[in-house]
Amino acid sequence: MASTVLEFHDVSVVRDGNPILDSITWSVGSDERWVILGPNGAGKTTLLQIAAAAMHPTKGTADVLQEALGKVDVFELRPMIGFASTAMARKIPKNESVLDTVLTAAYSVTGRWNEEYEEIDLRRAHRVLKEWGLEGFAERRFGSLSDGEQKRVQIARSVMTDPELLLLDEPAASLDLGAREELVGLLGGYASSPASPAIIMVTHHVEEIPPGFTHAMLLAHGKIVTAGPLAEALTSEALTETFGIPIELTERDQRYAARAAAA
Ligand SMILES: Nc1ncnc2c1ncn2[C@@H]1O[C@H](COP(=O)(O)OP(=O)(O)OP(=O)(O)O)[C@@H](O)[C@H]1O
Repeated sequence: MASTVLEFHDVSVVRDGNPILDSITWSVGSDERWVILGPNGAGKTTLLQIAAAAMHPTKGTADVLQEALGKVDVFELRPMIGFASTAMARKIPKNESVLDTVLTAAYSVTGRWNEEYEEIDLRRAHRVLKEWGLEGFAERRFGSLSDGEQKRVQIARSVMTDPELLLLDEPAASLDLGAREELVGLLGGYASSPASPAIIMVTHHVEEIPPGFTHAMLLAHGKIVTAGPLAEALTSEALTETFGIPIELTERDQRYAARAAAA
């Protein structure tokens, strides 16, 4: 049965006297896959940081995996959360092998030192690499991979610990069309599996929303414009309000496209 993985009540984050997030009330179920869209500076990454138990709200309450931030030991919580972001990728040593890049997630480190890996972790790492289209890459150096391959390694690393919540911050940013489509296809397969964890993905482009995603939040100036099931929340009207220009949204076979509406 589905449980609640995130429960935010009236969450605000204030920096230098300015609200970066402003009274966010939001709930995410274990069987939901959310996309978060909004202009630059809307607060999307800040929202993910709270979901990752990496930041506390200035005001309001945030429960992550049914534990209240501020009352729980975040070091116990974080291994249950997978987080793939460019900031995380920067910490991966360029000369690390792809296998070690994924394996080290099981020990919450980046960069192999002297850990003795268990056979079970090795088997899981190889399975995860295969799932993300990376078989044959295990011995390659992370820094020698293309952008698209590196993005897939980051996601493989973030699911290595079998998390209950998977957070993806712009996983398709900077990818060429072929690499983007490959990633969207893999994410779509993953999102559609009932065995997968709850997923929250931040993106700038509706074209990057994988099939199988169920919910959307549109965020502007730290506030929710709309949030709910994809078909209700992701509309031309809501995108127009969020981005402040007339936008026309189209959908075909669970894939979306958006452009400025004709005057
Ligand atoms: N530590 C901080 N101190 C002051 N302002 C901050 C701090 N962290 C973030 N901000 C500001 O908060 C706002 C929201 O930032 P955030 O990175 O969450 O937005 P975003 O929606 O992810 O943006 P982008 O799409 O550009 O990545 C931005 O205006 C940013 O400059």
